[in-house]
Amino acid sequence: MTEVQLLGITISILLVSTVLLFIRRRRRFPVMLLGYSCHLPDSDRRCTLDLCEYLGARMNIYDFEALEFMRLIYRKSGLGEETYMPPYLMQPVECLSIKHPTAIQEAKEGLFSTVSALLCKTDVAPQAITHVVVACSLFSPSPSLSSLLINRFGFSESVKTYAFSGMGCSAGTMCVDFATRLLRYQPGYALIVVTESMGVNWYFGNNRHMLVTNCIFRVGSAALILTSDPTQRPKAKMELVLTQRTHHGADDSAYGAAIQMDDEDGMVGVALTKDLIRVAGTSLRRHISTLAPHVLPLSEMVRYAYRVGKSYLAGDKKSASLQVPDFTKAFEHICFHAGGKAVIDSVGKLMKFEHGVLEPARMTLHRFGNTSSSLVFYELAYFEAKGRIKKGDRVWMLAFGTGFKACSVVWRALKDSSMDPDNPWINCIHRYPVS
Ligand SMILES: CC(C)(COP(=O)(O)OP(=O)(O)OC[C@H]1O[C@@H](n2cnc3c(N)ncnc32)[C@H](O)[C@@H]1OP(=O)(O)O)[C@@H](O)C(=O)NCCC(=O)NCCSC(=O)CC(=O)O
Repeated sequence: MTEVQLLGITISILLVSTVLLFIRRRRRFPVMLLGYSCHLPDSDRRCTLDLCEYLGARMNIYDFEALEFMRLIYRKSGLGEETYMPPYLMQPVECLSIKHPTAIQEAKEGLFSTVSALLCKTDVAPQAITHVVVACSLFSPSPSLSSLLINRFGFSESVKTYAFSGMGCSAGTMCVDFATRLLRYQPGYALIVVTESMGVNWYFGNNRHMLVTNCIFRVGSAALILTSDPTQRPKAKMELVLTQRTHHGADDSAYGAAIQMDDEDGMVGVALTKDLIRVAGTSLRRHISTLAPHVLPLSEMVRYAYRVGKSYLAGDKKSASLQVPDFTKAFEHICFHAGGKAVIDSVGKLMKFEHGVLEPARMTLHRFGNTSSSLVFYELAYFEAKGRIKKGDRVWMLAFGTGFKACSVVWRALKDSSMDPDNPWINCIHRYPVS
């Protein structure tokens, strides 16, 4: 063989392997939801509204107006009699200065119970997990919550971990978007765990915006495993269709709509402004305008364009701007972030949804309160507990988060849903929906 021939063969081999490597790198693997688990705290953490009120009153730190205000909000909140309070608040009042250990305890309870149940029911060995993604907005200890999981479950040394904080209630859907980017080009298993730390962030002042937070947020966590391993397809519940994120924080009012800050007396809390409802509406309009072309059938796009055009031609610009496409034409089921009764009401109105569309959001708020980033998974569990999801159905998860952000995740069911043994609604679904 001549030198020229040898060089030719070498170059050809190099070229072919580069092309193969490129194809392999660019190959997009479908990402699937193998399973998920939502935390159901022990029954001794369950709180009636009266008990919630009492836990605040016994601290002897709130003035009369603040206590009356909290009573009013509890009654109007849409929360029921069975939400869960954090261990910090359930301990004797003289122990309230002990914060960090109870925050760790709260985190461990949510994280360990959901991850144990999930690994067990999906039959995934801890060693198979390639990525661990944890999000908790208001508690970011060191070592991180993802390290806490590694330490407890012994994932492999090559596992890549990520711990997010400050991402607000959209962190659950955001983590799905993030993990999908990790899994798309390389088969793997991402464990996502989302939680919130209620106890250590309890607000002890009299500022109404911060008291609203105390009244509506409750304990909850969710863990899920996403995989891009094609062999897992027969076991997977749903396939991810798309994710879509929008950030509206360039606008000052959107940035400050829900924000952690000091009150006038230096007490730290998360203030929920009354403007949040308007901000959520504006952000939602922008968000769905980016989502619509990817999900709506052409017929609905045409119908929408026709309605807008008709209003313009009639000289009614306001009516034109209030038109929204019918998203129920794109999705059979909607898990909308149940951030508060007023948020659900205003979204329902803006999207022109019939009452039943947001039933899972209202019922989840009633049963579990605002559990922050895990809420949409409790809603998914509601659909499953009711056996409503059928193979081929499309599910839309939409969550808002501080910042102000909106994040959508769209799934397609790979099988009919059924109630898992650890479904958090298992003991109460027969009582829902409540009016
Ligand atoms: C707080 C509510 C349950 C109150 O119910 P209603 O609206 O039916 O009651 P209402 O209008 O009569 O209000 C009762 C009293 O509360 C006051 N009030 C209402 N909202 C307030 C707020 N944000 N700050 C301070 N005060 C508030 C009203 O002025 C009124 O006081 P007065 O009687 O003196 O006039 C509701 O407004 C609600 O769900 N709000 C949305 C909560 C929210 O922001 N959720 C998003 C969380 S953030 C999130 O989920 C994302 C994230 O964290 O990342």
